[in-house]
Amino acid sequence: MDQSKEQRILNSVSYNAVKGDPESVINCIDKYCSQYEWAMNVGDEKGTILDKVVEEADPSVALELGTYCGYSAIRIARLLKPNTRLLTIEFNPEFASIAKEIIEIAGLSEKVTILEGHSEDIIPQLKKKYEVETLDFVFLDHWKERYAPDTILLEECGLLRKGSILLADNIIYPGAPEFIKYIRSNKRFECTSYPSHLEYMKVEDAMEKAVKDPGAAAMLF
Ligand SMILES: CCNc1ncnc2c1ncn2[C@@H]1O[C@H](/C=C/CNC(=O)c2cc(-c3ccc(F)cc3)cc(O)c2O)[C@@H](O)[C@H]1O
Ligand SMILES: [Mg+2]
Repeated sequence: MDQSKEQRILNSVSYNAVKGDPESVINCIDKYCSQYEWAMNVGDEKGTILDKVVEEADPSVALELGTYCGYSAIRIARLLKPNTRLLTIEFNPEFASIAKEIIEIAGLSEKVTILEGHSEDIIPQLKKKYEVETLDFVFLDHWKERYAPDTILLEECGLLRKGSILLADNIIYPGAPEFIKYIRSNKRFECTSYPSHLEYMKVEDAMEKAVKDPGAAAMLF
């Protein structure tokens, strides 16, 4: 049976990237996906926005919804301080195992935990089973119609605190209209849109940042 695109991405990383060097893994995936086979990694242009928001959040505990091949998990984890961690949820077993290997090649297995399963099943387990108190940063990049329900679920599970930062990919393309409607009409969140382009394409896209109760957090200091 011939290999999947995701397996070919892993082959390229395994052959071309420098072991233990996250930047070289990121560059290798971006090169492969812009020259050979497009894939739905956040990519380098939107990846730079992701980097900036992660640095702003400076998270102790970060969550990603939709690991795919692990590209954004590596972008996030490479910026995390010692003794901080990224939990990333992925329900496709093939993608989860490919991401695990790519994250290993980047040398970031200590900082990244891949939670295999459906976000709506795993989010309610984060506090008790994964010892999460609250999440400092959440990157949403899974099924677009699940952005809003999973944000509501994070709230219901008490996983968001004053100042928690959400960042959502693909606000324009493929689009996440229900999420935008929900988050921008929710007084508890301060939203910012970051115009960009779809990964490896000239198509318009954008990311949306939503900070929970920012004022309250600011008043604390
Ligand atoms: C069902 C919700 N729960 C989930 N729980 C755990 N993992 C989930 C979940 N959903 C999806 N996933 C996983 O997240 C990933 C899915 C991401 C969905 N992303 C997109 O559809 C997407 C699609 C495009 C795109 C853009 C232009 C096109 F022409 C075609 C596609 C670009 C992007 O940046 C995208 O993020 C997969 O690895 C999938 O297995
Ligand atoms: Mg995306």
